[in-house]
Amino acid sequence: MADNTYDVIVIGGGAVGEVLAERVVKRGLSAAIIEAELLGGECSYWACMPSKALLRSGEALRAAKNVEGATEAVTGELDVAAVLARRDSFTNNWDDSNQREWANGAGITVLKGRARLVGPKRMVVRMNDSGDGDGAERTLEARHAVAACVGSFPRIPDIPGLREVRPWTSRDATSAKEAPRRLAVIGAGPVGSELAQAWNDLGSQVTLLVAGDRMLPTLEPFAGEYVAKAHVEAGIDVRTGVTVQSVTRLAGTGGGEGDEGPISIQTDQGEIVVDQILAATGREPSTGDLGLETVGLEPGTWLDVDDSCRVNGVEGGWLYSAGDTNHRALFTHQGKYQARICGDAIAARAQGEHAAPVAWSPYAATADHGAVPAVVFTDPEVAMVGLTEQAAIDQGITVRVAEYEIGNVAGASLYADGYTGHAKLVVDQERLVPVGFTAVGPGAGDLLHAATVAVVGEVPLDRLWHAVPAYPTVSEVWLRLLETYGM
Ligand SMILES: Cc1cc2nc3c(=O)[nH]c(=O)nc-3n(C[C@H](O)[C@H](O)[C@H](O)COP(=O)(O)OP(=O)(O)OC[C@H]3O[C@@H](n4cnc5c(N)ncnc54)[C@H](O)[C@@H]3O)c2cc1C
Ligand SMILES: NC(=O)c1ccc[n+]([C@@H]2O[C@H](COP(=O)([O-])OP(=O)(O)OC[C@H]3O[C@@H](n4cnc5c(N)ncnc54)[C@H](O)[C@@H]3O)[C@@H](O)[C@H]2O)c1
Repeated sequence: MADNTYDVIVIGGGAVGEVLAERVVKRGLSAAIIEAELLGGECSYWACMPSKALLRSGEALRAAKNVEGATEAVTGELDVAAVLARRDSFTNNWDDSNQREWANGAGITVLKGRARLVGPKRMVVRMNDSGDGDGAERTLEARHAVAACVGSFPRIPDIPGLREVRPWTSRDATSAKEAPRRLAVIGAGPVGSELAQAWNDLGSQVTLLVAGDRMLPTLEPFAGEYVAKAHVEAGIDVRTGVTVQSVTRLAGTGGGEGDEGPISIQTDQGEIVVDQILAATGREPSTGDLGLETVGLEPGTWLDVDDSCRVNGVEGGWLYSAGDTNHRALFTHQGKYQARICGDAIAARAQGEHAAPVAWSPYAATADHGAVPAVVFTDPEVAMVGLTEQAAIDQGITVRVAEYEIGNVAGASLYADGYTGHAKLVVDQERLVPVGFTAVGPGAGDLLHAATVAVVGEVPLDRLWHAVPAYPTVSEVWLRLLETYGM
């Protein structure tokens, strides 16, 4: 008879759920992952990996074109079919057998099906009809903890007519087999900014519709300005301050089934006619059908957790949530960090320890609060960690900032002819430690970890002064920022 009881049951086998299960198994507990679709989740198949694969070839081509001597060797255009084939190899053609092998080797039981809580530590799993599932229902029980790592799904705004034209979401835009001739992207957060660039590189005529006055509105203002300028130079039609009012499908040519006409988008700045729309307008929690009401929580909400990722307001404290579902920081690396912390807290508590989520202890995801690193993989890249200047001011911190044009650093001028980029350091003037860093420029993502170490370590500026960047690297921007600050 199948085993229906595990120490820990993880609902959702995305990157985050996988790490959490691995962590508790390494600490001697038994664990099962319940996954409704592909083990590996959004990041592996419809988000980080395919989107970065779609972006990388165009970026590499531009990088070569920006170095005299190499540019002369670039004689062709991007090979779109080869880019798409490379993308397909990164998603393993949307086949998760490698991941399942990994889980097997790691001692994790994987059940393919959809789980629904039916009470404390209990759930019913409707097994998938295909693959290893049989469509039957199984009731499972956890001895110690359940971790809801069910992720999020794309939000489609309530614009009249939008749903009816079946817009692309990030899933379609990362898995499409060909470039639409004309593509409108609604929303200029990370998804819209990156995928507008990818499909422009792959041959679509892209119009990016930005609701506010700039792209990437939650980042330092210069970040969105640099990316918008590069997008426009690359041929993207970037429209700011635009409101999409309605969407309608125009008549096709009458060529039979599948012959859909183009799409008309009505905006307050006039009509735009395209062949496809990408709704890149944020995420919603995948908790609508998770049985949350059976444990006293409201379905369809983000799960509110403490720093050990234990869900607040659940009697007995057996429910945890890491990754997108808790809405603390919607990034794979940050979700996996939460999973390591959460897994350790679950294992310690199962062994009778209190495992209090004291700041910066193994049981608290403290970095979520003011030290989240992120890279937007546009060209130029945007890399940031910690607080923007405005966010620091809003938190009552007395700030002073230092800014520098990265192109003036010797290493940057060697990296690319005419390197254009900008960096900003946000300093807490009372404690004299960095609380935020943002850089925009080619390859800026690889400047980031030094900044993350400085922010997490709360490294005092007078000690940072002794961290000498090697010459001639782009990292010399650190020295220039400290000099600009007045050291
Ligand atoms: C286009 C795009 C690009 C991105 N690029 C990056 C990037 O470059 N870097 C980065 O750090 N982040 C990136 N992100 C964000 C990143 O993808 C997410 O933060 C990450 O995937 C969240 O992982 P997760 O495990 O929490 O959720 P998910 O990956 O969504 O996994 C949740 C899993 O739960 C399963 N599930 C849901 N409900 C149930 C249920 N009831 N029963 C069983 N299984 C269930 C789902 O099938 C899914 O597999 C990107 C996002 C998008 C959309
Ligand atoms: N490189 C990365 O790390 C990476 C890449 C992609 C996504 N992500 C993560 O995935 C999550 C989702 O990204 P996202 O870009 O979809 O969400 P987002 O919430 O960051 O951005 C969505 C944007 O759409 C705009 N918007 C919403 N409704 C609109 C409308 N009707 N018209 C015009 N604009 C509208 C919003 O103002 C917002 O700026 C983010 O939290 C992000 O951190 C990370």
